[in-house]
Amino acid sequence: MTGRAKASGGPDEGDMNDTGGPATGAGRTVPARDPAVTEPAGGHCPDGGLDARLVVDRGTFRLDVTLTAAPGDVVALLGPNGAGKTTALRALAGLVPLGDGHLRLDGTDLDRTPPESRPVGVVFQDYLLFPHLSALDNVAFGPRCRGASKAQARALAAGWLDRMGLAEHAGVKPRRLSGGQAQRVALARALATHPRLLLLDEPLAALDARTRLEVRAQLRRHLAEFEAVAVLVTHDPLDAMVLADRLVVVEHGRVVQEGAPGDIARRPRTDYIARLVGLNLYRGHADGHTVRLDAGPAITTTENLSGAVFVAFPPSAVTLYGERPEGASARNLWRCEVAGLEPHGDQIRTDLTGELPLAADLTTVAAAELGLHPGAPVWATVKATQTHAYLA
Ligand SMILES: Nc1ncnc2c1ncn2[C@@H]1O[C@H](COP(=O)(O)OP(=O)(O)OP(=O)(O)O)[C@@H](O)[C@H]1O
Repeated sequence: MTGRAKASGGPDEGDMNDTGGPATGAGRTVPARDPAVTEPAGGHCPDGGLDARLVVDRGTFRLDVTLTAAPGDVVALLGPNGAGKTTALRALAGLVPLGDGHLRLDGTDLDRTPPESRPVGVVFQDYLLFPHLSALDNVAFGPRCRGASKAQARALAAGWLDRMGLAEHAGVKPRRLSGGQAQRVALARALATHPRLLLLDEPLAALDARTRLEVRAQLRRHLAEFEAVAVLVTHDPLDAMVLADRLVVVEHGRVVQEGAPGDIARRPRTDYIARLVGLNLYRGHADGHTVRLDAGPAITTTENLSGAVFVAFPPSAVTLYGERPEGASARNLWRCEVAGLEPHGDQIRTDLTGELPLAADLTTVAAAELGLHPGAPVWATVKATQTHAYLA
């Protein structure tokens, strides 16, 4: 059986691993910078958990990512298309060799351990269940490969399906399962081998929005119970924030920021992350309450800082005027032009160019009253109290 690869999957797909599944391939961003760690990277445990530096060369692309996690940690690798997330996952699974670096799990070097002998479970993006096997036999497959008798493997599988709330679907073939059920069977299949490292590649991407909500909540529960290391790859910030204890953001093959989801959402350090969490983000130089931007005007902030900083504020903090507001001081008041408008929830997200490029959210009524249209001149203001400055 050949695993269906992601679009980025290369010709080096294996055929089968004993994690219970076929092996597979598994805007505007600022240039990669040195890794910025918003809090000490959790989980560096020489004897327990994951300790990896993954260096992989693929043509002109180089992945060089350090990942550490303690048992029980759920780490999300988050990043734009082509950042190297899947390559990192495949390197962890042993499906692509390391060019350099190391990979230790619970103190054991896995560099030279073939994929089928690694204590690693993988849940692939489209689950890759064996179509001719029942849900039960899909889950029993891994334990069977590891030497369990048919009866033992089936008993174990039945237990896992029960935990996943799928006992009554044990005899059903994958094509008769819903997307959410198939996801849980794939998870059960990966967990049935008691992996010390669980890898999930875009675990919710194959689901429709409604199913996704439910499955996300279930997956969160199962991950919370999982006592070893879980690494999931996603480009959905919500999945990452809900499922992971720690985010590792990868851009251009490098870690650009890592930390707790809340910290990253409050203090993004790249344009990509700022967009993900919906903030306007600028770099500049602070002198007291004034931040002179590297490219653009000054922003007045409440923080009193000095040196290189980031300044962030949400689009909802921006107020727009058709005319220069009377009596307004020059602080945080910029002359802009509407570049684009699009619905954003129950608001209108307005992209502005001009003195300061920014995104502003306003109600449909306000947008209509201002007669906003591409090319319309506007004045934008933000209160200092609505901005957040932090050291770069
Ligand atoms: N088999 C391959 N051979 C050569 N280059 C590859 C191969 N697979 C991936 N790449 C390149 O490696 C880089 C990283 O790809 P990768 O699939 O790891 O990124 P990703 O972050 O998972 O992206 P996406 O979110 O689109 O899946 C890309 O530039 C890609 O073109």
